[in-house]
Amino acid sequence: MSATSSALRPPADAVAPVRHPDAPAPGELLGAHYDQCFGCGDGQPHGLRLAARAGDGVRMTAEFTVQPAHQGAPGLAHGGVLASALDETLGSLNSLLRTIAVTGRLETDFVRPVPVGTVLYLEAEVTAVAGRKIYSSATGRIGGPDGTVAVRADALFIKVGVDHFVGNGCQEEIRATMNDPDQVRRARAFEVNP
Ligand SMILES: CCCCCCCCCCCCCC(=O)SCCNC(=O)CCNC(=O)[C@H](O)C(C)(C)COP(=O)(O)OP(=O)(O)OC[C@H]1O[C@@H](n2cnc3c(N)ncnc32)[C@H](O)[C@@H]1OP(=O)(O)O
Repeated sequence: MSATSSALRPPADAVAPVRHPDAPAPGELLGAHYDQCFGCGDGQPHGLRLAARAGDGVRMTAEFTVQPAHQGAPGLAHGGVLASALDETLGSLNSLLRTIAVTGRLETDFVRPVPVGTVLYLEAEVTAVAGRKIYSSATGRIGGPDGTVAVRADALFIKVGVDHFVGNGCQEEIRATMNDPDQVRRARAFEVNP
């Protein structure tokens, strides 16, 4: 059962999302936006290492394999880890809009338990945009696109500027990311839709 709260229902003046012309092509793997990101970075030994791939429209798919380090109950994924996977996948959608945004609200339904060793297959899409507010939804299935739905989420992301990270995060790391010679990763972390 799911009942999305009113905060996640787009207002009457919301518009359909528009894929940016320079968004990664459908089928393209995104790669990590930051090596130390718990969701997608390779530098986190117990991270999700979630691999997101651009879909068509303003959609994304992603996969991650549940590891022993992700357990809550013996042999089963921790709910917070599953919420992180949904959050990361939903966050990756913003690169299709070429916008930087952070999660303001995330509502999650845990529908089925997810055993260690499962490949969780996630699909996410932006459903509406209203000013700085980006509305999106995601589903996680066990094993693949036709698998049983295990988790789903609705979210509200809020567009922010680079100053959000410079003012609140680790300045040295942010400077290093901005100077990253890997242009694709640099763009993913900091590209802002003018
Ligand atoms: C170095 C590498 C960098 C990497 C960069 C890529 C990062 C990717 C990371 C990916 C990792 C994965 C992703 C992650 O994990 S992102 C990490 C988790 N999220 C955060 O840390 C965000 C923390 N929150 C904030 O910083 C502020 O609260 C934000 C910026 C979100 C808003 O504060 P701000 O002062 O700017 O704006 P505002 O308060 O005027 O609100 C504006 C509008 O929004 C509405 N609203 C706000 N909140 C909520 C809510 N909870 N429910 C419903 N509505 C809400 C609000 O009513 C208003 O509406 P309206 O009055 O206009 O109608």
